Amino acid sequence: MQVIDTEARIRKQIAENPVILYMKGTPEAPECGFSRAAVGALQKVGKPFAFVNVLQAPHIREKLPKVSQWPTFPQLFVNGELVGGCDIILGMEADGTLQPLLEQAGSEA
Ligand SMILES: N[C@@H](CCC(=O)N[C@@H](CS)C(=O)NCC(=O)O)C(=O)O
Ligand code: FES
Repeated sequence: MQVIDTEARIRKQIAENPVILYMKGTPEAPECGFSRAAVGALQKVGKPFAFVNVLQAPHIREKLPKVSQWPTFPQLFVNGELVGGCDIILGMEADGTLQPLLEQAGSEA
């Protein structure tokens, strides 16, 4: 029961938020360096993003890796699709692909 509810909750969050970061802590107070680095890259772009603090959501922390097939946090989703974790986010920041991805998020085109 809980498993189904949690998966449905995750899918709803991902569907309803064009940019959503599953992280440890909050953007204001990250509780892990990987999450802090991911937040920093997103904030530099400046596009608003939703977040879920998985340290406050143990069922999501347990279930999301099975849903997304990605084992760790942070996890960034854009337009309903997994982008990746900290390494991928920082790589995209470095090669200039993060900004355009985030800027088109939520717009049909
Ligand atoms: N190389 C990873 C680093 C992230 C990572 O290793 N996260 C670990 C430690 S914060 C994690 O989420 N472990 C599973 C867990 O804590 O639930 C990335 O690119 O995101
Ligand atoms: S909480 Fe220890 S590495 Fe992220």
